[in-house]
Amino acid sequence: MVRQCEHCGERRQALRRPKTGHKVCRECFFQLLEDEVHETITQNQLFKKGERVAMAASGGKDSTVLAHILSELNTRHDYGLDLFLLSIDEGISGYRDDSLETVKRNEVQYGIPLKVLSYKELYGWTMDEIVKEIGRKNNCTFCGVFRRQALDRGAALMKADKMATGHNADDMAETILLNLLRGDIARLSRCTAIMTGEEGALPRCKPFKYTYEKEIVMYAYFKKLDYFSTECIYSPNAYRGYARDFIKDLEAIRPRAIVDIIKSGEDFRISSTARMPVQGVCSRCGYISSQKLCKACVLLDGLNRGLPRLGISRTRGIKSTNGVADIDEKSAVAGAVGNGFSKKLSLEF
Ligand SMILES: Nc1ncnc2c1ncn2[C@@H]1O[C@H](COP(=O)(O)OP(=O)(O)OP(=O)(O)O)[C@@H](O)[C@H]1O
Repeated sequence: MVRQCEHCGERRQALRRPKTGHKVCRECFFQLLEDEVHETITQNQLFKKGERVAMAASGGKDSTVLAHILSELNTRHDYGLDLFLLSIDEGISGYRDDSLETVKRNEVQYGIPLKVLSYKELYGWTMDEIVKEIGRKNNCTFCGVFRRQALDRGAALMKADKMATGHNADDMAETILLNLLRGDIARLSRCTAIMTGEEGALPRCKPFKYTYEKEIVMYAYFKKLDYFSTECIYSPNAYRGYARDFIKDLEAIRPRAIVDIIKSGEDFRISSTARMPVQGVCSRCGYISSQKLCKACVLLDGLNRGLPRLGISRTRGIKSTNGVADIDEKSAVAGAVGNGFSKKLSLEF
């Protein structure tokens, strides 16, 4: 017996929505998902008319679907946004070079301009070179810290007003859990924000905050979107991996678990006695930091001095709120002399 879509009651069911369990046809699935993202955008006032928005594009499923849906909604609901794609080339051969080819095709398919910026041009190092120094265990720390800053710098270069990333509901639930497990109260208190950095030069937003990863994958699959689906060739962040697996197990038993973790994170009240870091700026590069030097400068300094573990290991007896040891600034600057890093930063900012 042919079963009808539970939403329109006309077309035949094609799938069961992982988030709600509703059995719907493809067309209704596309419409429902797009409407939910539109609702997230409007209810949270993520964009203002006329804004220039950088869509952080890795070529993976999340950012490819984001680019697709955001450009559709921009036209459909007349958001009036000036959209462009921004990609960071971390320098991982056999992975990012292939996924960047996907983003280059997306540029043509969606008719949205693309800007690519590399770690090599920004920091003087590719991830392949960094992994040779640090090995496979801690390389994700370098990659994550450098990417965050690289995206900000790319968006600033392109005169963007805002950045949108493809972080989804699963990513957010994972992050909440991780911060809880690490006792990182400062991050726990801000990680559920749908928009961050509003006080700084470039706000970032997450239009997929409530969108389930499984639904993003289904959307990309049924729409036949061109995306790159291989995992990074370097070892994934093991601790996050455990949180990820745990969330997936919970979701299998009770799909609402993901939104409920997000809700719990949002409603968390942080005790007024908890020590919170004071946001300032890095004394070397000017990037936001709660330490004298930002984490990227500390990590880069370690690399350039042949001490790649410098920014990773906590220094005994020195308190740090972001996991970076508060190293002596003079020695850090001395170590950076000759690599052109400071000069480059002052030119680009
Ligand atoms: N190299 C990159 N260049 C530009 N944006 C990136 C890059 N890597 C990640 N991002 C942005 O950060 C978001 C989260 O990245 P993450 O590494 O968690 O990948 P993901 O969840 O697999 O997302 P995706 O499927 O888009 O790759 C991405 O959706 C994208 O918006």
